[in-house]
Amino acid sequence: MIRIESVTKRYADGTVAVDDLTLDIPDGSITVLVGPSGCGKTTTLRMINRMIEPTGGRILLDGQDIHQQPVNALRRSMGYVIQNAGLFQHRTIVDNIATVPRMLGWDRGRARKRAMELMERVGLDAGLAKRYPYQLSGGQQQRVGVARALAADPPVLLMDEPFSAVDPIVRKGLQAELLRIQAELGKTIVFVTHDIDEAIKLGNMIAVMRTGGHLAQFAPPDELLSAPADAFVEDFLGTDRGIRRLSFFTSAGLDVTTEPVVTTGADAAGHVLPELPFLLVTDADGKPLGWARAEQGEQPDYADLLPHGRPFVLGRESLRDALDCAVLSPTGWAVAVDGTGRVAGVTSQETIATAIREAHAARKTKPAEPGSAAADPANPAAAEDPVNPAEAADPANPAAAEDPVNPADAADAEAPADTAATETPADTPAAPGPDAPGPDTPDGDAGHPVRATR
Ligand SMILES: Nc1ncnc2c1ncn2[C@@H]1O[C@H](COP(=O)(O)OP(=O)(O)OP(=O)(O)O)[C@@H](O)[C@H]1O
Repeated sequence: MIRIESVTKRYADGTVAVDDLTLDIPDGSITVLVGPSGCGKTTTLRMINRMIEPTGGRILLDGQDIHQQPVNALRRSMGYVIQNAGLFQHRTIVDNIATVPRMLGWDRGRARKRAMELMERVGLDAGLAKRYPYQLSGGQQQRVGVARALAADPPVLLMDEPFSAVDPIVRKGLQAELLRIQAELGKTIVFVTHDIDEAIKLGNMIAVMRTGGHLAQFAPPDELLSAPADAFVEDFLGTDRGIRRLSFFTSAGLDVTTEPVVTTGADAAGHVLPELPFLLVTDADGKPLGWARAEQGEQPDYADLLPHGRPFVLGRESLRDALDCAVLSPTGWAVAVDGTGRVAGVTSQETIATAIREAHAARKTKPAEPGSAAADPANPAAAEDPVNPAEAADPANPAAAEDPVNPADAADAEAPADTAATETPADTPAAPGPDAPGPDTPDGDAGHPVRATR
C-alpha cells in the first residue's frame, strides 16, 4: 500500500500545491486523483516517485518511508505514463518499449522479446515494431507508452492524464484496454485525470481534490455518486449522477419475459401481452430482427418490422444500459440478449424501474466494499489499459546516460511534466530547484509510463 501521510508541497514561490494530504492507496487496484486544474494532482503523483519532494509529511510504500529508499530503485518499481506518451523519437517502437529492460542489463534479444510480448498485451500489431513514434497515431503511441511502463513489470503504475490528448473514441478504447490489462496484472495504479467520467469508469477508489491540494472526498465511485461529501463534490460530479450510478447496478436478476418473442413466420397465437401490442421477432437462430405490431388473435406482418434498437447483454451490462435500451426502443421495451446475441427476453421500463428501486434498497442495507467496483466481475460498470521509463533519467544508472528523456521532466523537476518528449538529451539530471534538493530530479518519461473499463 502507498500511504500519503500529512503531505504538503510548497513550491519555492510560496505556492502551496498540496496541503496536509493524507491518503491510503490500496494495492492491486486503480486509485484516481481527480479535481479541477491546479488542485495538486500532478504534484501528488510526482511525489510518489520522488520526482518532486514534499516539504512536509511523508510517503510510505509498504510501510517504508520512500525518502529512505534509493530513488533509482524506487522509480524502477514504478511505471510512469504521461500524456502524449513521451516516446524517444529516434528509437523504434520495439526499442522504446525495451528501454527499461535494457537499462536493467538485459541483452538486446531478451529485451526485444519482452517488448514484443508487451506490444501484443497492449493491443499493438507486431508489424509496428520497427516503426518510429512519428509513424504511429496518437492512440498507438499511448499504447506504446503503456507497454514501456510495463516492461520491467513494476508493481506500481503512475499515470498522469495518459489519455487526455486523444479523441473520445480512441480514449474509450484505451480505457477499456487499461481495465483489461489491470484485470490480468493487478497492478497498483495511481491515475490522474481532470475528467470525472474517466475517474468513475476507471477508479476502484477516487480521490476528489480541490484547489490548494485538499482532499474533498475519497470513496469508491458508487459511493461518490450516491453520497457526495459536500456541494463542491456534488457540483464536480455533475447533474446526472443518479443515472450514472445505475452503471454500478447489474442487470443480472432483472425480470425478462420470452412470452412476446416469436420466430419469424411462426404462429403468434397466445404470444401477445395485453400491455404490449408488439411482438419481438427473431430469426431461426434466436437473434432479434425487429418488433412487429400485433393484436391479440391476429398474425403479425413479419415483413414490416420496427427496429429493435440496441439490445443489452443480460447480466453483463448494467441497469443503466437496460434503461437506455428501453428508453430508445420504439415500443418502450428493452431487448435482452445472451453473450452470443440470442434473445434472452424483453423487459419493460416499469420492470427496470422496479429493479432500480430494489438495487437502491439493497445498497442501503449492504454498502459496497470500498475498492470493489472495478475489481468486481459482477460490476457492470467495470465491464468495459500503462508503464515507467523513469530510469532513463536515472543519473545513477550508467545505462541511462545514453538515453534521451522527456525534456519536460528532465529539464525541470517541478515543471509541468506532460510536455511532450523530444530529442533533448534526457538523462541530464535536472538542476534541483531551490526548494527541491536532490531527488526532485525528474526522470522524464524515460523510465516510465500506464487501467480497464466501465
Ligand atoms: N514548479 C512549480 N512552481 C510553483 N508552482 C507550481 C509549480 N508546479 C506547479 N505549481 C502550482 O501548484 C499547483 C498545483 O499544480 P499541479 O500541476 O500539481 O496541479 P494539477 O491538479 O495537476 O493541474 P492540471 O490538472 O492543470 O494539470 C498549481 O497552482 C500550480 O500552478
